[in-house]
Amino acid sequence: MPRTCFIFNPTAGTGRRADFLTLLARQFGSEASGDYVLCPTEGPGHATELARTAAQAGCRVVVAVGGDGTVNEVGCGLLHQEGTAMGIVPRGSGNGLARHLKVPLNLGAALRRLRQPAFSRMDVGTLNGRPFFCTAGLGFDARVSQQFALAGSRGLSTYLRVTVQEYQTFEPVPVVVETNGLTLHTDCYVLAFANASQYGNNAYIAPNADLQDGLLDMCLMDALPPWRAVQVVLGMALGTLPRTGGAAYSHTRSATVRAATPIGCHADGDYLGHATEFEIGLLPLALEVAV
Ligand SMILES: Nc1ncnc2c1ncn2[C@@H]1O[C@H](COP(=O)(O)OP(=O)(O)OP(=O)(O)O)[C@@H](O)[C@H]1O
Repeated sequence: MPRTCFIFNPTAGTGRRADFLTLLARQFGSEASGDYVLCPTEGPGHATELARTAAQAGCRVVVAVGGDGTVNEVGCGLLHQEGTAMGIVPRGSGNGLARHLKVPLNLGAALRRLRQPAFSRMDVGTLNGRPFFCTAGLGFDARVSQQFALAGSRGLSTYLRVTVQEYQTFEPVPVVVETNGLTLHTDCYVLAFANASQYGNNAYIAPNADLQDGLLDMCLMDALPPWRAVQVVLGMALGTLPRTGGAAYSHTRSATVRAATPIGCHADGDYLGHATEFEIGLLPLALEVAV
């Protein structure tokens, strides 16, 4: 098995497929050299299977070529596979984890870095047992993920259009949150659990989040009237949200959330469905990364 395996989601992001393949050949030569193997994904979930197979075959670095959805699938396949690290070539729409890890957004530069990467470990969050690497959440951000997946096109402009559209009708849901020995009765407009600092596109939901602190940054917005929505959007763009007063923060290793009515949830921007009970947890330093 070659040292490096590229798992390539051809549908991620808005870029052209040819760009990545040309740059890969420029940086790593031809696949026939045996230095790497290229595995295109054939549909949702396939990247997890490909990553696990590559790790079990002894591959040192498995690279997710795509956005946070591809990173999530590759990361899931690499959990509990000692000796294999995850690399990222950011080719998605938001690229939240890649941006947090300061992976170059230029594909050629990201590939060049992977020739001699630095290795480290990062925490992994779980939502009802499903791993997440960047952020997970309940409420409005999950609604946006759900509608974005149905929008028929990707990219920042589609994301912004869907966000504004869903803002017109979204209603918060009463929830009970148990964490850090406390019970909180509140409304949930957004309840985000951030392992990394941003959703993607430099939208910082938790600018102080640290991938190695053994904690998730929990961010609660109980309501989002228009004046506060402006405050939150600006705070996320500038990385100042914790100081604006638009959201309440705490750190947690685990939390239980019970909702009065079914509420949507997402992991790394992929809508997972609606439920009334949620268990949030953390696997400290469970994944090795190569960046
Ligand atoms: N061959 C394929 N055909 C259709 N969908 C695929 C294929 N391979 C992977 N997928 C799905 O594509 C989805 C979107 O991929 P990804 O999240 O990487 O890109 P993105 O949404 O453009 O980027 P970001 O999450 O950073 O905004 C993933 O959830 C994955 O399951």
